[in-house]
Amino acid sequence: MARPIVLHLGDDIRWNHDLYKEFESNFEVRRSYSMSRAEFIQALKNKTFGDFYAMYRPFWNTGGEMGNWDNELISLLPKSCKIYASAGAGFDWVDTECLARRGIIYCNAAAACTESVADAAIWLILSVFRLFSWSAIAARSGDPEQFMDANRNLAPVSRNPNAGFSLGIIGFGRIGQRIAKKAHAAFDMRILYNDVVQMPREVEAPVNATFHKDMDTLLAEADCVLVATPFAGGTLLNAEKIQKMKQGARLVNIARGKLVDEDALVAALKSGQISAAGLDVHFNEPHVSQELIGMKRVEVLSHNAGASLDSHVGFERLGIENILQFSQTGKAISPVNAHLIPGRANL
Ligand SMILES: O=C(O)C(=O)CO
Repeated sequence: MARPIVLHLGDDIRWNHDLYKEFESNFEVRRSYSMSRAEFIQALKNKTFGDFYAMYRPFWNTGGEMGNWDNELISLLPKSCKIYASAGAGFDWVDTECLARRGIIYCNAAAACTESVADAAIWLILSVFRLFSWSAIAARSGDPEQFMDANRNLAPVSRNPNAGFSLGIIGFGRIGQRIAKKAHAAFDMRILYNDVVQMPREVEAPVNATFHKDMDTLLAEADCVLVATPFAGGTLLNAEKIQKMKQGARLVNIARGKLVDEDALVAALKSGQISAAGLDVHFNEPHVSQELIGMKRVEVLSHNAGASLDSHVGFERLGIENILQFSQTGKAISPVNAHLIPGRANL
């Protein structure tokens, strides 16, 4: 009997070779490698890959050259396509509702990069409290004046993150919870969180987390606000919301740059409303705001929070496992839109 076809987008896998062999024995794997949008659209129109059952994208740096997965692309997918399993936690580049309308489950791979992202968040939390980027920039400048400036002036504005400070996490999913656990264990910080629903006691209790149904009350109380929520198409922290933050609070963003209005952030840093910011992600990547780069109290990374070998090995694995399990049981491991597909919601 013919095996169902899987379209593998992007580069060859690099680590999970035995699992990939099992994958190939279950499916006929066809490859698109790294096609431009125009090439990919043409290939879909020509049915170059046949009537594929699944799409597998093991890396976030390749296989996404066709750009955003919007209705233009999704409407060209064959009716046989039932699941798309991709690397990465964020899925702002794919219209998962549109996929759901076509009966296609989208699976992300947040579980594979949770640890890396949470570790990066700890780096950024430490950074906004202790202002190490000021120190690092001064030391790297090789300029004795800058060195002495940091050496003399940083201490009075640098604080130990500890039980006297609260960390307000917006978005208490897998990654937000892991950050809470690490920050609570490492620094004993008080954990506040905001999400659409309150978490069960067994999630809250180990980190002594306090639920804020209203984001504004969290903003008013948190000494450090940390954004860990998916991008849903709109700005989460605009000028009005930033004004609601506690005077001198810190801001960390490990989610998506477009969740924070960067002009408003710059203004708040200038006025002292926000005392420091730690940003893995940026509004207009790969461009980083020149104003933010120039601020000593701002730590910036190149969207590397989830970037580790561990995450990448996990991305490869989880994508394959999602497709294998879904084909065998009808239940994927990490679907994000199953609740929107009739008949799949409670599987
Ligand atoms: O996986 C993602 O989408 C990330 O941005 C991790 O940093």
